[in-house]
Formats: sequence, structure tokens, C-alpha cells
Amino acid sequence: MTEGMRELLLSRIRDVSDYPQPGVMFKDITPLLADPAAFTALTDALAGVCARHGATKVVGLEARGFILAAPVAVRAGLGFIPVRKAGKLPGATLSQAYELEYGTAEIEIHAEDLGGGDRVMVIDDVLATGGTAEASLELIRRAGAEVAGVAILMELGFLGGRARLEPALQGAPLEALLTV
Ligand SMILES: O=P(O)(O)OC[C@H]1O[C@H](OP(=O)(O)OP(=O)(O)O)[C@H](O)[C@@H]1O
Ligand SMILES: Nc1ncnc2[nH]cnc12
Repeated sequence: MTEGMRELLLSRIRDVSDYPQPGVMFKDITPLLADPAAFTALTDALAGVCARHGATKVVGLEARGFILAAPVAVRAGLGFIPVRKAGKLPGATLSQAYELEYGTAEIEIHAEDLGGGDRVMVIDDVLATGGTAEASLELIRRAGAEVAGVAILMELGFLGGRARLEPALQGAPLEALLTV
């Protein structure tokens, strides 16, 4: 991805202070989504990450991860698997509890959606503490699949998510298009 593209993406992410709680600088991607040139550049860049690392499936993390991962899956010609907040998937699920920058949560995946032979790229908008991504890797491995990597639009470096995620990556790549 070119420096110009990075600047375009960065310019379309809005900082909202003290949201959703005091002390948090929220990175709002809605201006980027509303700009077709930026959204297309982002989709192409993330699809390129999937291709480079030999992914066979794309996992999106509810909710903002869905918005990015679904067009990436179509662009890359790969299946899309949702990881949802607890209680939203109707079939037999695997569940994982975790902590994130502003609270705790639980995520789930349909156990039958992944299996041996799958190489999964996890896609999300923001890597903060890394708790959400870490829990998703746990789910993917418990479902019997291999982790191809984690691809993130924006990494918040000062929160240390990369270091927290490192053991769970087990050598798989963590690619962030932007780091602040
Ligand atoms: O690295 P972490 O500290 O885990 O934080 C990152 C996660 O937090 C946000 O999702 P959120 O849970 O706010 O849900 P949303 O996508 O539904 O807004 C973001 O989209 C990531 O999934
Ligand atoms: N600061 C932040 N901005 C946007 N999404 C987030 N998820 C966790 N922390 C976040």
C-alpha cells in the first residue's frame, strides 16, 4: 500500500475523545466507510494481505469487523465466517470470554464453520488491548482450523495489543495498515 493510500485512510478516521467512556480516544471509521475511494483502497489492501498469507477463509469480528471483512472476502474470493457477540448465533457454538479497552465481553463462532484444512485470516478495524483478537484466535484453533494471520486497519500501539497477542499468534503475522 502506498504512502498516499495510508494518508487517505488516516485522514478518514475521526478521533472522538471520551467515547464510549472518559479517557478513551475512540477511532471512528464511519467517515472512511462513507468515502468509496478510501473504502475500496482499504478492501483491496486487506484482500492483498489475505492472498499473501494463503488464507482460505476470512473471519470478521462483530460488529465493525463485519463491515470490513465481508467485502474483503468477496474481493479475495474467500468464504466469510462471522465471530459474533454471545447469544446471536443459532447453531452449536464455541464461546470465549475476554476483556477489551472498555469492558468485558464474550464472542462465539459456529463450530461447524471451520475445520482442519482451513487457514483463517482475522479482520477487524482496531487493535486496542488485543483482547478481542486474542479470543478470536482461541476460537479458530478450538474449531480445528489454522490461523493465517490477523489483519487490522488501525493498531493503537500505546495500548500494547501486539505484545499481548504475540503468544496467541504462534508465529502467524499481525499486519496493521496504520499504527498510531
Ligand atoms: O483490542 P481490544 O481492546 O479487544 O479492542 C478492539 C475491539 O474493540 C472494538 O469492538 P467493540 O467490542 O467495541 O464492538 P463493535 O465492533 O460492535 O463496536 C473494535 O472493533 C475491536 O473489535
Ligand atoms: N479507542 C478505540 N477506538 C475504536 N475502537 C476501539 N476498540 C477498543 N478501543 C477502541
